[in-house]
Amino acid sequence: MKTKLSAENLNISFANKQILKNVNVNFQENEITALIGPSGCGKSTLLRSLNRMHDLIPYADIQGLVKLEDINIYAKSIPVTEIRKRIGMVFQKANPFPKSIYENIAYGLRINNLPHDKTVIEKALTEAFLWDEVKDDLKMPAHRLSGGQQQRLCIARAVALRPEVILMDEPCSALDPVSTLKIEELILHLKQKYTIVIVTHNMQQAQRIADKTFFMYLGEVKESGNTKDIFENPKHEMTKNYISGIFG
Ligand SMILES: Nc1ncnc2c1ncn2[C@@H]1O[C@H](COP(=O)(O)OP(=O)(O)OP(=O)(O)O)[C@@H](O)[C@H]1O
Repeated sequence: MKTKLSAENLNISFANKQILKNVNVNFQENEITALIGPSGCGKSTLLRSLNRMHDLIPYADIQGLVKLEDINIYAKSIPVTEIRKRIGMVFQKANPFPKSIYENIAYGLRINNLPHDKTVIEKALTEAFLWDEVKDDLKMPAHRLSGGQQQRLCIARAVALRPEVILMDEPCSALDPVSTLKIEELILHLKQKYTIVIVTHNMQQAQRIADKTFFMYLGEVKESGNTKDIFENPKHEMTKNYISGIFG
């Protein structure tokens, strides 16, 4: 097993309020890692720090290291665009561009100087389990797709850039159970090629798809390990209480 992405002694404050406290985590290649924990514990802050999403927040203070293999992603010499190409992100609410289905994929490829012919577009849509549903409507505005299809389009847009890591911030929270299961099936398929980190509030989802689960509380990673162990045999009382719904 190989560590693809890691955070070392990561401390993040927003306007002097400490949000992440000395976080040390490793994300293994071709695994799905779920970040769980009560609202406000810092899951999204950790996820977003993994591809420098806080760069434009003037009052954010980030100390420590985030490494993609052996590269410090915060090194001044590395353009953020390069990092975002290698570490893609999918958000809670599907956010397709106000463009056609085709252009949603082609646009990112074009601005990154990558080939963007129909074969490449088809490959990305196929990889995101969407091609069969949209192949006859590629010129249709993306916003006419269902919520689940829009989220798969956003995943297609991310994979089109051939990232190594995909970060997902509650990608199913706005979806119905059927669309959710389809995205979960897709995420399981994608882990063959990518390293995936997913924030989820859905304990069943973490158990269905994640190899590893990290439980966070008040800005710290309190417990981490194989998903099965975390759910069946948590070491900490707090983890046990959280996963059994005693607090959240
Ligand atoms: N851009 C920001 N500016 C200031 N404070 C922020 C910012 N982003 C997050 N925070 C604060 O950081 C803390 C952790 O938020 P975060 O969104 O990381 O938690 P979370 O565990 O993902 O929560 P949830 O499950 O509710 O989405 C919260 O107190 C939040 O208000």
